[in-house]
Amino acid sequence: MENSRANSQRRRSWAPSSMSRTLWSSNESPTRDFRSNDEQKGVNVQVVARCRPMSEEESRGKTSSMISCDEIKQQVVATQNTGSKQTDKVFVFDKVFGPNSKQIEVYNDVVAPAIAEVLEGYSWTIFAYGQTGTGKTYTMEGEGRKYKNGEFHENAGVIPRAMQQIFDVLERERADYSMKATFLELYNEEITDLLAPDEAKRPLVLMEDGKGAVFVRGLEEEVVCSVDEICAILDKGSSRKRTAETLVNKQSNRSHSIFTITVQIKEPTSPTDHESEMIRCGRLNLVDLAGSENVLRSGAREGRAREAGEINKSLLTLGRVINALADNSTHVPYRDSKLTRLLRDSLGGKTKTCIIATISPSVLCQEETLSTLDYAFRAKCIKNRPEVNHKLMKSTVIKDLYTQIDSLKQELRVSRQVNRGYGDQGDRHSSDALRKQLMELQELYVYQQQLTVDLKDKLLSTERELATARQSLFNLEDRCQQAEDVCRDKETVISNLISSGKELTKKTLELQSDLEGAALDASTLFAKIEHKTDLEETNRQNVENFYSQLVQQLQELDEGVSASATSQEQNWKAIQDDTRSFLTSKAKAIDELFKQIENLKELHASGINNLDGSAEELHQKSQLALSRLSSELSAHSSCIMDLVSKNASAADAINNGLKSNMNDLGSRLDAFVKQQKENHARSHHTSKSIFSSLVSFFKTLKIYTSKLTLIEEDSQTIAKQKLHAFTTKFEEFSAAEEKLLLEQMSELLANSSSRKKKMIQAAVDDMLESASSNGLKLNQEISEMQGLTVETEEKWNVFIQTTESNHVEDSGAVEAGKLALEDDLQCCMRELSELSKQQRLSEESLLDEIKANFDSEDSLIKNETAANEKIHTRFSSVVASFLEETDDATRNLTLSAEKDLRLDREASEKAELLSARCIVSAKQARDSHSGQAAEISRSARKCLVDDYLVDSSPSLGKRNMVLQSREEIESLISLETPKADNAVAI
Ligand SMILES: Nc1ncnc2c1ncn2[C@@H]1O[C@H](COP(=O)(O)OP(=O)(O)OP(=O)(O)O)[C@@H](O)[C@H]1O
Repeated sequence: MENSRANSQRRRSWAPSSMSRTLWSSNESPTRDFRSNDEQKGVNVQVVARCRPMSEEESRGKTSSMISCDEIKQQVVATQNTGSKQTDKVFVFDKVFGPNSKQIEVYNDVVAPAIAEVLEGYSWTIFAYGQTGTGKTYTMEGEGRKYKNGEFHENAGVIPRAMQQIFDVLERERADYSMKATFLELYNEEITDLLAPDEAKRPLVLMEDGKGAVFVRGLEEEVVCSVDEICAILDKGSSRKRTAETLVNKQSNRSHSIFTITVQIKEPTSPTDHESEMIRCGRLNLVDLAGSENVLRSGAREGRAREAGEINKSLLTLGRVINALADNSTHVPYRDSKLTRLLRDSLGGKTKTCIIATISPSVLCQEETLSTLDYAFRAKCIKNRPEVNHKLMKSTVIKDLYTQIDSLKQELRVSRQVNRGYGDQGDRHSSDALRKQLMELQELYVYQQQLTVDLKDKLLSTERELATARQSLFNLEDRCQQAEDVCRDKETVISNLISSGKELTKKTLELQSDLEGAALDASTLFAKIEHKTDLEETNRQNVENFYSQLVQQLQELDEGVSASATSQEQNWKAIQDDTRSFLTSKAKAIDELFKQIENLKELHASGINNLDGSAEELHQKSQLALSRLSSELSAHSSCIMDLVSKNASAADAINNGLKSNMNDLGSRLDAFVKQQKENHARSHHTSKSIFSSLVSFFKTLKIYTSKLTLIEEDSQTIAKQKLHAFTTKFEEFSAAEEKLLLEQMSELLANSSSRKKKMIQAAVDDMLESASSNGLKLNQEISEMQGLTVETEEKWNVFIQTTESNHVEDSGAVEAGKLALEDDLQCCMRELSELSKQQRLSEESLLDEIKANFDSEDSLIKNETAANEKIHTRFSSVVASFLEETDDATRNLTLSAEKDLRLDREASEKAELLSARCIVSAKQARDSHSGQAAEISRSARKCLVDDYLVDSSPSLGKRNMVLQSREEIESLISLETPKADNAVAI
């Protein structure tokens, strides 16, 4: 214990006194020969992801998880559910810690290697970034400290463990070192010292030195000698952090905090060489950021919501810095927030950096988790160029310290003098007051300068924001215009499609009606054919009737003949039989005809069936094509409607976003302008009041001076007058005395009088001398004062002139900045127009594609139409051939029927004639004699047969049949002739 105290005292013997500033950017290193490869090439920011386990509430509510961590492949898979779709997003990091990871694992894998490098003299920043309640503070500080046996609680975070490692290494190496710690908080863009006593707690100013390094003026650096001391500091600072309970975290940090450890280690050299001793200086910044939060879900209201807004604003700037660095942008908006100004060296600077992105597995935090992962993933691309900083010679450090001591001494002297000055008396009062006022003025001037710088910064950042907002506005307007154009185009395309679809439907309907007409025609044709068949039937019946009548007449004839000539009965019977056979053959022929008609009917029916089939096929095909077309049309129209609605909704969203952005920007701008106006008015007012007070002061000073001069002149004249009066009085008195004592002491008195005169002269001279010296002194003081006043006046005039010129310069710079911004804006506009051209080109290509699609659809429709036409022509040819066939058949039928009818008529006429002849011959036979009758009958029979042979042979079959019957008849006749002859003979 003693030993360690001695050590620490020894350590502190060369340690610099507590400096009033902490640098966040490493200064130029005087010795650069130990640069490693990293320093030349640059190293990427390390990014690790840590997913916390489900909280008790989440487990109770059975919230599902959307995160899976693969600690082998080092990847985080985020599953997104959008409607019925499930998509996986994979993020690969340098290291991934799942929900079951332990604090010690995170420390060993991520922080321990960094600590080793800090002890080599590097600067390291480790910061936790993530949504509120995801475990940033848990990871950085943890819960629970050390056990009595020196072991850490398993939930202890990386900060206490890192401190332990640093002290362990330094003690093990018996190094000569000194260590300092600072702990600051950034709340609502205000920096406060978490280690300063409460009474000294005030906002600290972030400043830049000439080399661009950032430091916090007045931040306390506490020298620490043990882990316990650091833990105490950590506890003290943490308890002062601004926290509040939100819906997602019981103790949510409402501010960003940065805990910094600076360690200076003396490098071992030979014991005699004190001059060239080297000192390594490593720095470790451990940053616990406030959580990004969804104001609605965190339940932040009013003040808290504003707070959350500020937090989100600074994190947004951090995100923009990360994006700009990842994109290798030339402009990185570090200056837009104090957080990014503080972390400037850690993002793209000389400090090595590790980001621990903390996420929640809950599906309820999907949006924030994806945003954190996106930012962390982008941050991987940032390159830092680390340098071993502050490797200084001991002599340089000592020199530096001496300079500091000198400046401190000087400051002390001045303050003592000032203090003492208050105790001085007399005429120094006014000059002290003047000095005090001048100092106050100086302070005021410095404060105003700072205010101007801050205002300038704000103005610049606002102008930048304005420019980006304008740019995004232009972008959005352009996109909106494009979207509207696309919508319009698509609307025309849709209307064209719909009209073409209607046309198509009309045509299809026409085709259908044509088809139906054709089917109707076919059915009428069929009906006609049936009607024809009916006609045929009636014809047949007529013929049958006629034959039956004929048979009847023949029978009657027979009867008549039988009545006159019974001998002829047999012949008549034969004739009757012949006639019957003829009739049966005729009936057979008619049957044949009917069969043919039946066949024809069947042919017609099959033709009609074929026609029906092809019509059906055609109908089905056209229906199919129609349905396909209509489905395609509906798909197209739905697609286009979707696209249109999507575009419209996107345009709406963009418009809304734009409007809200514009509103936000407008209100912010208004607020800023108002604030700036107020600031200007305030500063103007202050300057005015200072000026007026100064002028009044100078006026009173002048009055006092003139009064003093008057008083002095008055006192001089009074003194002179008094002296003169005294001299004359004395002279008179002396003369009287002289007169009185002249006689008594003539000689003695003369001597005494001369002695007295001398004495009085000397006294007068002395008085005059002192009075003139007093006057001179007074004059001198007055002239000094006047000189001082004139000097101050001149200084004040110079100050006012410089302020005015500065103001003019600033305005000029602002104007120039504005012009440059406008140039940039125009440049952006040009780029934008280029972009819009590209977009238009892509739109045109899209349109071409759509056209091509429509062309293909056109060709499809054409094909369909061609197929329809083909079918139509086929159908018409089928119909025509069918009609032709039907016409032919009908014609043939009609012809044959007409012929039959004619023949029948002729036959009936001939039969009548024959019957008449028969009757006549029968009469003749009956009247005259049988020979003649036989002859007549033979000739009649022959005539009949011949007539039948000629008339009733429309076809070969029939002819053969008739021929056969003729032969039979002839044979019959030949058989009958002898009988008849016999009969005649008889
Ligand atoms: N990896 C982890 N394992 C176990 N518990 C955890 C883990 N990470 C976080 N927690 C728990 O989650 C709660 C919230 O954690 P913490 O306060 O560290 O979040 P935070 O990100 O710092 O939030 P905020 O930004 O609001 O300050 C704590 O109760 C903590 O114990």
